[in-house]
Amino acid sequence: MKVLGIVSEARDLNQFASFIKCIPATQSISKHIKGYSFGELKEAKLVSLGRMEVLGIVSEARELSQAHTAPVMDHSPPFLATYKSLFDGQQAIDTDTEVVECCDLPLIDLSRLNDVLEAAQCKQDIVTAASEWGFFQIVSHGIPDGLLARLREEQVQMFRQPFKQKTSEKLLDFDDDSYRWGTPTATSLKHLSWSEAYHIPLSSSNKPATSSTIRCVIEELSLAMTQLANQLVDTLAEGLGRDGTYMKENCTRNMCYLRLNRYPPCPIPAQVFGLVPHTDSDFLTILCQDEVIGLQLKKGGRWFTVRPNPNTLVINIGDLFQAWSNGLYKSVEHRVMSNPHLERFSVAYFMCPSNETVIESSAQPGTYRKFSFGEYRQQVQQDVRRMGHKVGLTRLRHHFHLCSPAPLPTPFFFLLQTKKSLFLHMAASPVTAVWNARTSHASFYLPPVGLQVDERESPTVPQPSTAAPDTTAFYAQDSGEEASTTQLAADRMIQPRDAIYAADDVELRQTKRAARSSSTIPDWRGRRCKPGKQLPFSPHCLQLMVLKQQLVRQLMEVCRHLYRITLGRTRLMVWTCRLKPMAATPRVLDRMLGRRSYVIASQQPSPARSKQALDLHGLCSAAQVPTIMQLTGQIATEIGLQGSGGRSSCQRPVALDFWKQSRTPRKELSMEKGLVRLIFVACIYFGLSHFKIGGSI
Ligand SMILES: O=C(O)CCC(=O)C(=O)O
Ligand SMILES: [Fe+2]
Repeated sequence: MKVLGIVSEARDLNQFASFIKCIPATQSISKHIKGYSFGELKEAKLVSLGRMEVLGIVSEARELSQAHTAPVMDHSPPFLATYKSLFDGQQAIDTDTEVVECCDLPLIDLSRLNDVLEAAQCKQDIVTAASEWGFFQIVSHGIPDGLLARLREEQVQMFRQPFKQKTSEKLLDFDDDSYRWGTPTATSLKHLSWSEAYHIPLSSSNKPATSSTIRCVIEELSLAMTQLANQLVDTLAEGLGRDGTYMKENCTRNMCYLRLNRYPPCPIPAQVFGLVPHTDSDFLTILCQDEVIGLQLKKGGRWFTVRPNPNTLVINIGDLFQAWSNGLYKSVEHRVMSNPHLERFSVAYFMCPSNETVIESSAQPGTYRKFSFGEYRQQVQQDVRRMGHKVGLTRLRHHFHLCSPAPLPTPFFFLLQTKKSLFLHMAASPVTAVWNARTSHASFYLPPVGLQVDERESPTVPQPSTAAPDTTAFYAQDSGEEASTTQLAADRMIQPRDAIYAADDVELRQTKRAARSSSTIPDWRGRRCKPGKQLPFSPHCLQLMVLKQQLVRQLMEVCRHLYRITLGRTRLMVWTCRLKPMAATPRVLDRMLGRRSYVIASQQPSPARSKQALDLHGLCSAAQVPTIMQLTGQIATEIGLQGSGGRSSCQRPVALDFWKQSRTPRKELSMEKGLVRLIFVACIYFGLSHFKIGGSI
């Protein structure tokens, strides 16, 4: 039996059965549910149906039963009458051509945090979900089901009051304007939210208690939510190598908000959203939604419908956390679709700081400038008034291309393959990149794949270039989304000619096959040459093929972050010394980099070397050394390396036996190890939150 694919709030078959009983036997429902008579529906109870199907029918049944039994009460806001002018000549919101898939959010069981063996992994899962999705769902969250159910009951009752009463009467002694509906600023249908809400500042929840149930429930819930939010914030801050105290101190319970949402059935769902696409302007949101489908989020440029999971709470990262984490945690755009048949309820708890709280990125220079919450809030309100929508964090981005010309050239990222290895480099030119690879290793090593580069062409030591940057290259979109190769190329975060050419296995195999079957292949100048002949070095050779799309994505993510910090005119060079004669001795580095680049990890801690490395560590702020050491040590342990790093009290340099790995026969270097190295670099980067990084070649 095919049903409409709508999930209702009916929790089980018993509830379903009671709905069915509500429908008078004479009622024909065929005009409501395509092709099914009431008789058939009744039988549906008896046949074994998938739960979704049953719930689908119930949804309809419930509406019918409500329509039939409840006196007509005008509790829904007069959307059609009020926004009438917006409907004339309006197109459907352009979502109907989109294929929106359903997704399950990463599910995290918070009880694992109390298990010694599981806690670290659980924290990591939270950090990963916040970085990759910006959304996740939690179970064992400590908020009693009964409390949530009581709140839902009260919420339904509040919204069931006649519309006039909702607009004219103050809700208990909460703020006057706590009731909202529609979108007062809407100038087009796509700005209109087909929903109503009570927006309740929790500062008012601890006013002299009344005996009202709703006040008691809100009071109780807000305490539990605050506790939960603090727990999550601690974990997320820890993931950034920071401490959650700042956030907890600034986001006290009375700064936070509770929002009770109701999405009434909407007769024109193709033309209007339940809640327009937005990001939340807070640090963190805890959402309790019912079983009616509607919430959607944007991931990788596509919208996904979040499958409701009645036993979980949904957590999403807000703008402030994205800024504070310098873009590591994503404040993801989301929206609620309106539903022609069903009403939907949700409750959101917004973790907000006081207006005076200053939000500063965890990395300096950060992607976003320093701002206060009050300032941000005002800007958002102003944008909504003027443009009908929020601009959000993009306003706070450093747009360096608008600043005075940079004295340094635009940095490039290179995936460079020598005969021996493949490296990710950031350098001023391909020549520099090759030179880096030959002398010391910037960044990290990847398993070699794709084209070969002839190293015979020996580049000279490059001089710092004074050329003005290509300003377009500084353009970076604040999508907060997963980076894709094309997106990055489109954003010009990487110059097209230096973009990494991503190919999946199939494409690579085809290229190789074509090369084998042809007697000649074109070199980078387009001249034919024998396959197997090493191609002369060229910028084209840098467009290497990388086997796994996934690897590329990770790589891009790292590039993106590396790129971001270059926006502040400083460059990050993550060096690991090889200590080969001409390579990374401090003297050579100084000469080469003009003391603008620092060694942050070195090789074995032989006494001489550790002295050297200590000196180099001395270039960063002393306070940062333990953090860096701790981070690199953690990673070292993860990779399974024996290093002396990781002891924060240790005054010795981080000693990752990093190069031992790259000397292992190439075949043994798995993709995973490549990934671990990527993560290694990313971690070093994130760990360097206050580290003044500099240097360019
Ligand atoms: O109702 C929902 O599922 C989402 C609500 C929401 O995004 C909000 O209130 O900011
Ligand atoms: Fe939201």
